[in-house]
Amino acid sequence: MAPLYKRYIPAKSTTEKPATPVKLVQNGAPESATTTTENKRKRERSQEEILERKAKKLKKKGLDPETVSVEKIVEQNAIKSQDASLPGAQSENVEPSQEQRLPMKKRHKLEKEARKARKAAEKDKETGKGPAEVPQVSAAIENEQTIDEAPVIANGGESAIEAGEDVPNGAANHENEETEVKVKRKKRRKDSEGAAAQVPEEPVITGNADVEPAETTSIAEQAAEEGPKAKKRRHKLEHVLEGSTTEDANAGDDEHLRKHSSVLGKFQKSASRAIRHQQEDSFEKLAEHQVVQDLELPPPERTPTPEFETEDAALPSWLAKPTFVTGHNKATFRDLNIEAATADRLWKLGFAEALPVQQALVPLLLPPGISGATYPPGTEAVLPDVAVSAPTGSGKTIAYLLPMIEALRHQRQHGKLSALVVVPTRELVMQVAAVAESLVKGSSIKVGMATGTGRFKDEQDKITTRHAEYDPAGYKQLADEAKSQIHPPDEDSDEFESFIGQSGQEDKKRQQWIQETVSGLVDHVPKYGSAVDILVATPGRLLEHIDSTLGFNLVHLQWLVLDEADKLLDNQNEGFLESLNAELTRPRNEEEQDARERYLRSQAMWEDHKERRLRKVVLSATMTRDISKLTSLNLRRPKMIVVRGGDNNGDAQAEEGARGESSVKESADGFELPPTLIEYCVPVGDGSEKPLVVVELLRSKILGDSHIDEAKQDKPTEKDNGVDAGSDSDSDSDSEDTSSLSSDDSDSSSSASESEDSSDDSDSVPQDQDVPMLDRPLPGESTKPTPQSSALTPTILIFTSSNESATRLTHLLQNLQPSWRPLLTTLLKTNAKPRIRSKPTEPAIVISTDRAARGLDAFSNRPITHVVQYDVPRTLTSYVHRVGRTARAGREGDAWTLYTHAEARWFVNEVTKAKNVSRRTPVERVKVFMADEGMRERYQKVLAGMRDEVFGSTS
Ligand SMILES: Nc1ncnc2c1ncn2[C@@H]1O[C@H](COP(=O)(O)OP(=O)(O)OP(=O)(O)O)[C@@H](O)[C@H]1O
Repeated sequence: MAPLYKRYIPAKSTTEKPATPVKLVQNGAPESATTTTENKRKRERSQEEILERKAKKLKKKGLDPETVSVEKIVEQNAIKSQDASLPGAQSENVEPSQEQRLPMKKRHKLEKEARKARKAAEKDKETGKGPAEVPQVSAAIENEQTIDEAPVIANGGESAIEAGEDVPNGAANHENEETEVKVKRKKRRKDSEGAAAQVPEEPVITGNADVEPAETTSIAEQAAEEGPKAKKRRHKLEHVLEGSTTEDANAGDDEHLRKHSSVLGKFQKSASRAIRHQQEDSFEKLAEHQVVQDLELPPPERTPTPEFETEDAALPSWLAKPTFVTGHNKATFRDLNIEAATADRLWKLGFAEALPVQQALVPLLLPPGISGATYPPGTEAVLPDVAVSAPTGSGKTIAYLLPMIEALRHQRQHGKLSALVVVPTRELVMQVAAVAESLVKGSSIKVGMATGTGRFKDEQDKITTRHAEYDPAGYKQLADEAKSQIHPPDEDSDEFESFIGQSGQEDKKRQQWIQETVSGLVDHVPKYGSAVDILVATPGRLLEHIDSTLGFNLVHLQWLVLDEADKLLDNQNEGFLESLNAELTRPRNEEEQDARERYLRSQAMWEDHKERRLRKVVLSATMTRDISKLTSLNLRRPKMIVVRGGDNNGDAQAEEGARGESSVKESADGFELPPTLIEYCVPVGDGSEKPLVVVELLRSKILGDSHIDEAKQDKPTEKDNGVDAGSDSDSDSDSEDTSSLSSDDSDSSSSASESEDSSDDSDSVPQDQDVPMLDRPLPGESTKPTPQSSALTPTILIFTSSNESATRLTHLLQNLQPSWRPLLTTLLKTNAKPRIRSKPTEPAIVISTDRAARGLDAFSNRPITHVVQYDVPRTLTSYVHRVGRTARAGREGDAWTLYTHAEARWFVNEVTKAKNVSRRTPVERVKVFMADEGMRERYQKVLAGMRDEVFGSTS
């Protein structure tokens, strides 16, 4: 039996969907094949035809098609109002009724009542007592509805079962409704064109069997407003509903409910079973598909591994795209347009030509307004900080010192530290300070050093000044502070709290100042200043001065240079940058402000970021592009300059080019070795006879027999055999170094500045003075520095891996080759400074650790001609710096590396064949044998002596 009311389930799209033929449900009878065929046929009919047919049908039934349409619109609107998301929910002709806005709860209630009414009607029909209207309504429905083949969906099925009906689809019902509305619209259009239509006597509830009760109510009320016929029809319907409801309530329809719930349960079970089967099927299909793929299909084409994205992508543009500078163009300092006097000074020092790094950096760093500067006056605020990567021995020191000194020559801040150069080792401090002193000659600029070798107090006195100023008020304040520290205020007093607060954050320097004030002249306050304009320091000693040297501060700094920056930024110097930055950026206290600053501050016109312009320059031969490290430097508008040798186009480069590999010159990550460097490597087996190999190497390949004064060769003695193993050059050099250090240090910061006119001072420096000096020809002697020829007296630097290894090798060489004793120098951490022991005409052999690997240019004015790596370096970077101690500034130089079997693989892969190293010639492998059996015997004796020394004599 067909239900009276069914619920609409709106289709997804109601507006754009073409009119779909409506499914006719024949009183719950299953859809037949004939119906389906008829359906199809109906779908093929044009809308006009359908409309006409429907109008005719209605007329036959005596119904008014217009009324029917209006009712349908009302129904449709009621449905649409349920789903706000559906477009076109507004009715065209009919205002939404109250019922359309009924809350859901009420709708459900009504729906329930309708269901009951329907059941009662069914019951009545079975018993033959059914009201006459029901079949009439059903007939009307039958006449109006068409059949749809829409597939069954769970919702529709469910609602059909709930309603006790075998209705295939709720969604289809909605489509029926939609079609009806469309038919109605078209019909109305047709009517308005003048087509006459007879009004049927009875309104007909159209739509399918899924009409909701709520909508039914709405229809009834709406119909009452529409006209008497519709009203009549509604009354009948309401009567049916009321009657059914009452009867239903009386009947107590428990059995039906039980029956329906069991049907629903079955349906749910079968639905879930169907879903499960569907899933299993799809899994099986998927598995089958995979198996088939595995078995039958050829393996999928290998997707090419994406190109490894270089870190450039993550770098800021200044690092990713550095400025490359090549050494193709020769230029003199005069060509750089720097002041003539400066060019002359450089020429006198032997530097006529500006090296590539100097050509690039000097104009860039010269302050605006000075001749030769890249930036014009007024651009002070936008001057860039600079990071430089340039090969070893390329002249970086002068490249940064010259512009700095030129700037100070033009504008010097008296009594303030203007420039700070930080380098990793004390040897380098001395070397850089020596170059700076040679450049400041003729000016009052003062250069100081902070190395940590001498007494701290002495160093403090050298780099700061102190004088007492009459200042009773200041004196009283400081004296009061001192008093409160000695006699703290009463716990109950107001001052006690502030006293406690202050004592928690005691400023070491202030305490010292208070002490010096109260121990000095009454009503006088000590004032401090900087004794130097340029300070060259190691990071450790610098921090000590920041912490505890009165008058030492960095708040007036205009230049900050970090030479060997990658070394300074590595983990060993952790905390250095933080402390440095903190001091650089801290606000100046009143004592540190000058009159101008105080005035501008009082007028609120002081702009710290403009007034305190500090230029930072960071350099290295192996400059890091580690952005995290560079970020900590707080560089402003930074520029990266990468200097590559112009004529470094040797075989290795050509080979590299032929292989299609990118040249190191185009990469900021690669390293470049000096073009005049020749590299050799020497295999030493398992390393047990390494000392013998090094002796043979020095004798046959480097020194040659001619350098050894046979007459001086000591006969082996008991001591030489190891009995006096402790008396090595280390202890000797220690004592000598200490004496030479004090005299040198005292001179270092003042000599140049004191003798402003003595431009020839450099020539009077004795050859054996142990301050590292630049090679300087006499003025006028040559227009450019004489390159170090291979015929020069050999100065050999031997690298070992540790102090222990250096000491041991020194001892072995002294005993294996006693004639070399005067030539040997051991450079250890404990040594104050490198001082070679041999005479200028004699070869020099310096045995050192990696502390000599960075920056060292010469020993006692003697350029290093040979580097021997007795122990292999730990890293490629270390290799680059070690071998870079020779072949500097266009001089020739040889580097020899000894390696054992165990080290061979690393050395060959990471050093000799390293792709990121640019070298003029490939590394040459040389075999060195110790043929002298007598030497081997001696070696065994020396070793035995050393063993006895350690473990006690066994004989
Ligand atoms: N314009 C120049 N003409 C000739 N020689 C120069 C010139 N400038 C510097 N030199 C010399 O070049 C040598 C190397 O200079 P410097 O020590 O500055 O090299 P560097 O680039 O700092 O090397 P490293 O990276 O190893 O520290 C020094 O002996 C120096 O005297």
